[in-house]
Amino acid sequence: MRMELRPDIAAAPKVLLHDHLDGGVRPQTVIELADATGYDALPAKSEAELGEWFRTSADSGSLERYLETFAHTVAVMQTTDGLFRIAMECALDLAADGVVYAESRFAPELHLEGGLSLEEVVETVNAGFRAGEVLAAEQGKPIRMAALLTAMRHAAKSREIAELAVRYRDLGVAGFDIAGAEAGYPPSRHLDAFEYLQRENAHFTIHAGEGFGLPSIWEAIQWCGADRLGHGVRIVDDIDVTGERPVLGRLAAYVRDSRIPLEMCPTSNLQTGAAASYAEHPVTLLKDLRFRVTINTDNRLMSHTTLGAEMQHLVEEAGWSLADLRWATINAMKSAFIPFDERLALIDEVIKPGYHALGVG
Ligand SMILES: O=c1[nH]cnc2c1ncn2[C@H]1C[C@H](O)[C@@H](CO)O1
Ligand SMILES: [Zn+2]
Repeated sequence: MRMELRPDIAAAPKVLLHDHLDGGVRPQTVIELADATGYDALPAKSEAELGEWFRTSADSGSLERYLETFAHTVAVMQTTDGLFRIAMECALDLAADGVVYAESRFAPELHLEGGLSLEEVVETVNAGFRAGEVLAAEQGKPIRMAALLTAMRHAAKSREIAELAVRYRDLGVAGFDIAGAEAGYPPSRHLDAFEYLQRENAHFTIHAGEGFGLPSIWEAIQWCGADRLGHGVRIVDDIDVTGERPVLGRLAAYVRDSRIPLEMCPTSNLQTGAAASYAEHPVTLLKDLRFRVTINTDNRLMSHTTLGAEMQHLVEEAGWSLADLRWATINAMKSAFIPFDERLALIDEVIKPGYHALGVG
């Protein structure tokens, strides 16, 4: 059972910047698509067992082992039927959680085994998002979905995927990302892709400071020019908390001064060992120090979570208030990769009124 949400947290308008499409598939959908496509390597047969298998297998304390579980979702995301359905259900599930704007990321290069082209993968996922938006609006839960294209950091396709993201920039793709195991694969390996994106005035985020520490964050920002940090949680290694007041090192100060958004994913970090508990998760120190913190789900299937649940953990276990959630939500909307005027409209017309109705702001 997913966490029972407080009515105010459930109703709060939410913004999600870091959510993997292949990490948020419904277990029942994995089972049905595996049946339909003849994929016979699923580790469990029932919805409940499979959901539990993902959660416990991802609970390994290591990013590398966490990532192994994706083989079973990616396996059923090789056809247009599978990709369309999963993208549509993603929009519906997020809308049901109160998310009003989401950037959903996926790696097109992982979805070519059934013969689809990179373009077909992107267009199918986008079509699924559009269908999900229509259904969600009909259900009184409007949501705007944007796609981020991810390149895998151990592979050599980043330049090609960056070019794909630029080609689809006005067709539903808002930006670019790199993901995968961090140790041994520094972001500077993909400098070519990032320099290309910068020349094209395109936006990108980089998974950094999750499975590896400060050097990865430093490279992502100072070599690669990342607009945002995927996780970035280990920036706390550059904050000295032993004295009376926290003291920021040069890199932490740069991240805070430059208002670089941190895409924090608390439950995911507990599973991969990047943090010990919700109460001790660095997100609260970083909030108190006014870093540009955002709250995210990362992989709803593997972490058995929702954005509402991530927020509620912080409220119940780390002393966050509803006003803090409003602040993080506005931070997230300000940090989105869609145009400024569209971000502002969502802040002024949806997020602020939504919180106002809850008696906050
Ligand atoms: O938290 C993560 N860190 C690094 N890589 C990740 C994380 N969550 C998912 N991925 C990988 C596995 C997926 O197959 C890929 C594209 O979504 O991104
Ligand atoms: Zn991630």
